[in-house]
Amino acid sequence: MSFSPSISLSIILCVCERREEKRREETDPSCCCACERETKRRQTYRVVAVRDAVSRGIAGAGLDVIQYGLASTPAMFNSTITEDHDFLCPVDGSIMITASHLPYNRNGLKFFTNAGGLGKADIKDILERAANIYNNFTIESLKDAERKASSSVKRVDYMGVYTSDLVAAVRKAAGNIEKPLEGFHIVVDAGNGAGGFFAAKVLEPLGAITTGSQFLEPDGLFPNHIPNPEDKAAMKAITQSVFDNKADLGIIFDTDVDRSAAVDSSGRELNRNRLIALMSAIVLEEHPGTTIVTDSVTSDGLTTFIEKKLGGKHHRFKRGYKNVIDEAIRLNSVGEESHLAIETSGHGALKENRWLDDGAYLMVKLLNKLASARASGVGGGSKVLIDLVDGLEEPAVAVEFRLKIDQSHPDLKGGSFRDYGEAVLKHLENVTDTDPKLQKAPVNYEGVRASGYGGWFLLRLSLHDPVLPLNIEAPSNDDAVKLGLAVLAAVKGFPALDASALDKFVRAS
Ligand SMILES: O=P(O)(O)OC[C@H]1O[C@H](O)[C@H](O)[C@@H](O)[C@@H]1O
Repeated sequence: MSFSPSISLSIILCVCERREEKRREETDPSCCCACERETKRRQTYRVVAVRDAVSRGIAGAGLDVIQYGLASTPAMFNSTITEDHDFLCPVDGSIMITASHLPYNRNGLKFFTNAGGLGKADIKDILERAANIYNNFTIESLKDAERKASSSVKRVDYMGVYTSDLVAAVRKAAGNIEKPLEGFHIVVDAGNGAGGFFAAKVLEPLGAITTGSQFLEPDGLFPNHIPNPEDKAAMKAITQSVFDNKADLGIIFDTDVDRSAAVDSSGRELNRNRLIALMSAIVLEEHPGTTIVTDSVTSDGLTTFIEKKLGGKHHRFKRGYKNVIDEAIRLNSVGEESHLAIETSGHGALKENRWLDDGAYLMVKLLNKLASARASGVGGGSKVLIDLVDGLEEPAVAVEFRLKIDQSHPDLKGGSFRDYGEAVLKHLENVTDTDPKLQKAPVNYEGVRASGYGGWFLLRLSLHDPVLPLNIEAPSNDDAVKLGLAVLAAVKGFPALDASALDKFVRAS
């Protein structure tokens, strides 16, 4: 029997999170229903065209292609490690077609092998090879690829396998009870992304009531809210649904389900620092003393909570889910035990889940807690979760400003926005060193973080954009303004940096 490596493919119609505003600007404000339908038709056409082109390319190279249809990004990685020959798993590689947080007309490919998602070096290699193939491309090679694709492409419902694994994990945690969530009312908000499966395929088989779940149908135009657990409108929507349905818990996903957050029955949001605190509490119960790796934007209160209340170690690293995951893996390799890498964005990965950042798996860990509490006779719905974050100090004020660098400004003097951003940061660092009211964070992996006026600020370069995000947390608005003024004074000599939002904030007070 001949063997050919197999690649699975999945598509998400479109994703756009932070850049949603830009997309809206690009869309004609007088757009009618017919325009919307046309936009949707084109968007669907685009992803299907990309999927078919990728399938042809892979089949043309002599590999088997399996199409999964709509799936989540973490499920795609999972298909490289799942042992299920009926579903043609494990596959040798998988490709997610998604626009991630970019506008819907900017779909891209995410590549996975059983070692995880490919990083920059591998992607560069793929692009160079692709350019080479493109240069030697002929009509005959296209016809050959089309012929091979038409005979080799298979379709598999992999999401069925993936969701049954999630269901099995919760049942196991509850002592192999078939319906450990019986009687719980849990609403899901998929924000019209790909996470709608969680209600019918995970929660309902576990016995939960899911009525009132919303925006489960994929729609790349996101007609209700941006699927993003950091977005205020998104959190408001799931909170409202929890109230309207008198639910025990609300669960919200980002578009491709690698991020998530929750809301308890009293409307308390379990996202950002609170979700990290909750996950840390769960993980530190299982692995006392372990190191929790987080992104740079996490609060000082979180460090105190992890270290003083939970007895763990908080390693505040850089922004970026791949950065925190890779750092946790590195710590383990040098003998420092770490079981959780998590970002305020809602990306979170556990060692026990092969460091896969899976929003659905994070929520499974919360469900395990609910189910095992119920199994051991503890009532009170989602209170068991809120009790776990008891003692987390939270700032009265937490704000974020995204200060844009105008790349065409003459002050860049032909240099890159990164060089310009670094120059701003260097100057802020120097100013901070000479300000007796500010203390630079002794250990810091990106940007400039300083404490003062009872709070802190962090100015850093965005991972992707010509932007310097500024986070400020403080015990009062006055203190936040003082921190804001310190930053504003330092950046005012950089005319290509648009600090107007920060300026407005300090003036308003
Ligand atoms: O640096 P920023 O612009 O705030 O963006 C940072 C974020 O970029 C993407 O969305 C990544 O998926 C996140 O892991 C990361 O946190």
